[in-house]
Amino acid sequence: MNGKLASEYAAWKKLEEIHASQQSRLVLRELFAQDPARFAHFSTEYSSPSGPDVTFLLDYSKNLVTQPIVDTLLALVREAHVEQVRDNMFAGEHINTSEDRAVLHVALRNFGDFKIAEAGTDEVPAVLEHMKVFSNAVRSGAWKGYTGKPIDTIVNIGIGGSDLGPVMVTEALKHYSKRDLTAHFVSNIDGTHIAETLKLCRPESTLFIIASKTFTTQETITNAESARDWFLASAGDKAHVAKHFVALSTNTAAVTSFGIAKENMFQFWDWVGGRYSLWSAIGLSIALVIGYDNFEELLKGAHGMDEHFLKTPLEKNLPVILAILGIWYNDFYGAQTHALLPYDQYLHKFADYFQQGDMESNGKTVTKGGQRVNYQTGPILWGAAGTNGQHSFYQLVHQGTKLIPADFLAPATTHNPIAHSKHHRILLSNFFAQPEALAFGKTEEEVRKELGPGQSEALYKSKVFEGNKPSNSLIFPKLTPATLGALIAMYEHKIFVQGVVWGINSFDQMGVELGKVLAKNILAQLGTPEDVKGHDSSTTGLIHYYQKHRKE
Ligand SMILES: O=P(O)(O)OC[C@H]1O[C@@H](O)[C@H](O)[C@@H](O)[C@@H]1O
Repeated sequence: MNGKLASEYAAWKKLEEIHASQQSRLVLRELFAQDPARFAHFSTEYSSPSGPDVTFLLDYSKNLVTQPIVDTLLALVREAHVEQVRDNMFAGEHINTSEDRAVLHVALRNFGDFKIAEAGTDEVPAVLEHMKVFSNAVRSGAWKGYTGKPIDTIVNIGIGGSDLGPVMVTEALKHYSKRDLTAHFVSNIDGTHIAETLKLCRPESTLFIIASKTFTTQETITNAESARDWFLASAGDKAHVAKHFVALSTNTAAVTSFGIAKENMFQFWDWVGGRYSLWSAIGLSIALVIGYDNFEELLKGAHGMDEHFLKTPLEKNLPVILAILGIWYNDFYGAQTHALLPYDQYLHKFADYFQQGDMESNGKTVTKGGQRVNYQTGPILWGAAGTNGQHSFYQLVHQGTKLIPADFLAPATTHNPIAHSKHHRILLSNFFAQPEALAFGKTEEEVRKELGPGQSEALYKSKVFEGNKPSNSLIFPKLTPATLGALIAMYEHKIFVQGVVWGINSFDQMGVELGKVLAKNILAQLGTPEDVKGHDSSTTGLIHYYQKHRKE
């Protein structure tokens, strides 16, 4: 917005000074001991300003911050004009400057009255209606396949944003799913993915949803063509494709030339970024699996968070709070990664989803003004559902040499209270225990007291937990569609805030292009060793090895 590097802001320089002077002195044990009201000071409850009731608690007291640090981080947000850029985004300004596009996932769930000046935003209700009518028809059995049978299986063929959102949400909201409709998701170009999926399908009762914003993505189009070949091998007549293939895309010409009827195309617009598209027609598989009404609840939950983000003062603004804490560790503590750790099996794809959401958005080295940054931008995002992670990588989080800030998420109530909620109580005891262990650790003194005298020095040392590892805890009553919508939107806006502070364009993805171009060139050279030209010796050697050992 102002063409500055983040490191040029006065607040940034102040944070550097604070960090240099206070880093070793910020000890969570002491911070909690000094301030009995620390939890009250550094936690906030969200309550949806509109739409379905969504509430949750964000506790960020177990972070290496004091009020002056939080204030300075908020000053950084102000200095970077985050509020202005946010308002510009909501108004439809073309903040995706490299592609000259608006960024309007908020328009896809605008159940309020955001005034947005961008072509196509007025068409959103009609597309939602199309999705509603179609998903109701398929779910009720009114939509019939070519032999007159209802659809019992859907296969979403898409990749990246045209896959990860639908996969994550249909898993997260499985509790709401229609049990006699099986959903599969095919993304990888590896023929194994489509081949193994098709083994589970019957042509007469399977619906293929070809999900691609551009409708040119090599993986998706190749998989879609193979699915069509498989289907036609049974169905014979090309006219039957209309009953079994629909498309979700912005590219009408490519969809119709693939053979999908225009009325079976669900439209969206160039102002919907792939990784922000689950709210658009790309969410059709979600509507099919959980029903349109639940899909709309998801959207409304997200809209409530949009309103919160737009109207809440920065001090209480959840995406802003999460963003500044991330910046603090990423840029001043040198943390390389951020972990998302949901204690909810339904959210087992949450981190996978935000790998694209965060890393494709903020994995940039050049500012919007074309300057190379001299600070860290987006973190490596990773994670897994609890408690599984505890039995694999948590060792490193607790006792390794790296600082790994983490978000812990959990529902207070489970959808599956089996054994009188015994499982859930155990799950939540871990959800509470892990952040506590990370923050407060175990001192050598405590270890010696516990083990008693006579043990080796090495053993005493190996059982010490240094602690002081930061985390956020987020607890919500139950994982409903609206709650999930709000959580996703919250993280979307967190990514946005960080991108604005870093001065980068969070809405293009130039970094995925080079590999695509090189692969296209190589694909044309895979015939014989003589065809392999213009590569380094490593790439040439690898291709030659493949040519020698492949068997068709
Ligand atoms: O939906 P499309 O056009 O097939 O694109 C799929 C994915 O393609 C990738 O190349 C992009 O990096 C992603 O952002 C995108 O989601």
